[in-house]
Amino acid sequence: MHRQTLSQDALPAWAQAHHVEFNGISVDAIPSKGTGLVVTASVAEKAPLMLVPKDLILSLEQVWIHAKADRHLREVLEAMGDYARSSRGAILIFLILQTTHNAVSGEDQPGKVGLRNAFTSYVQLLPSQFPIPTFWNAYEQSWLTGTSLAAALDAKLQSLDREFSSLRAATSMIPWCQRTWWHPETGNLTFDDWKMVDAMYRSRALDLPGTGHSMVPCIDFANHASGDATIALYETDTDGNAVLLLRDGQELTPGLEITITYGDEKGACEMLFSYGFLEESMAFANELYLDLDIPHDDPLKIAKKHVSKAAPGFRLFKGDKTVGWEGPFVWLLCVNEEDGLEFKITRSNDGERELKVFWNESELIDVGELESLLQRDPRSDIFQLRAAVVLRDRIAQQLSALQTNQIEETKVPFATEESAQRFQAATTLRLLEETLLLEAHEMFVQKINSKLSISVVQRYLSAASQDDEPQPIDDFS
Ligand SMILES: C[S@@+](CC[C@H](N)C(=O)[O-])C[C@H]1O[C@@H](n2cnc3c(N)ncnc32)[C@H](O)[C@@H]1O
Repeated sequence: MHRQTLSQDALPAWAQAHHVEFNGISVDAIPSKGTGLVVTASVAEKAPLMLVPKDLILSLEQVWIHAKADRHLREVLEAMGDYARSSRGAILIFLILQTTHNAVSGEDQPGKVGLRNAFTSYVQLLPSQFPIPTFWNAYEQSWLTGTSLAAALDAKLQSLDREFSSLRAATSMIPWCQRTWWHPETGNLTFDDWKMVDAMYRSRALDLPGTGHSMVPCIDFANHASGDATIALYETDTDGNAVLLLRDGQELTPGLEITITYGDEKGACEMLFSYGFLEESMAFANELYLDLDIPHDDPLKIAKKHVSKAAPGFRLFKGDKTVGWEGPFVWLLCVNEEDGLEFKITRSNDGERELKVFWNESELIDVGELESLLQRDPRSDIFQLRAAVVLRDRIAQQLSALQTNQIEETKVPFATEESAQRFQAATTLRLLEETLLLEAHEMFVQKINSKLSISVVQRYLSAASQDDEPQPIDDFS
């Protein structure tokens, strides 16, 4: 679908027409960041730098309000069921309707889709390109091999594909959707259009206090800066409008860029994934998620997978001084039948078969409780040793993937300036993740050594070594 864009020079007129108040700031081009907000004049103390009327805040609720009057929007929302009851789902559908309205408004088109509203032209004012990795070409995506972003990107592309297929399946019986989106001759909605609305949402949505995940026009032109460099914050005023406020301790000087934070705690992977850039000042990866699988020789593999509600993996993060980790799934990998883990199939009152989990013969209603039960168990050191071995091995595997897939700048110039920036971002991500992984690896090696010196662990190991089939020290899992 041809996405019609407008020059961002038209943004001030759009803002004025929709009663967005700019107070001493305006939009301007910012080198290597696209457009941003810049101080142009002095501002009365404590006055908001920007005020966006509440009916311009695009939230789940606002989408459904639009749907009351807009039949086309309503039909798609209803066809998509629960998906359209989440902020992201409803907003993506709303954005694709705006894009469709713009694309089929030409004279040769058979009929308009949706009702025009403030957002119909707003989406045309958004950038024509998004730097996030779902839009990188295959060569650029290969620079991420070995980073945690490679798996995240793969999973994202697959889930976008599934969403696009369910949009097709749910709406192909709606006559205008069939004609405008799906028909081999007259329809022209593509997977790229779906990626585009996902990119608009992901790189521009805010978690607005009191409203939740939403898109706030004009405030979404604020670029990111973390820590003390953050100049402003967004809030909801007592009337429900979104406001941009100067942070305490910051001063306004003409030419200063007004930045907000997209989340100082976000890891390098998430920043590049959601926003397509890494701040130059980023010295740590902050956090990193690695997936885990239950080994094939685990006799309880299928049952464990079935009952686990936790994501199959773990998160490493940089604490104050050391590296921390969390991941309830890891504990399921560390115990088996001989430790006291048991699965039983029972029948509920309505005759349904249910798989139940037991630890030391007591039912575990929530498998997430396993972690605290293992901490309190007299064999806690053994379980912690097993967890440390699992984590150390997975980290070693990731480090090896990162180090054996080094990327090198070629002599051939980059095809575009954007591609050169992507290479730089991928290189920085690799370095930051390698540093965190090396530190985490060292930490788990030390933890394993310290657990091996504990008497209960030594007794366990010597008992294990007297078994018919002794286990190698590291192979507890
Ligand atoms: C919410 S939008 C901000 C407005 C955006 N610059 C524009 O032109 O529309 C987020 C996008 O701005 C860019 N951006 C924000 N902060 C940045 C920064 N510190 N460095 C580089 N790019 C940044 C990234 O492309 C990001 O995906």
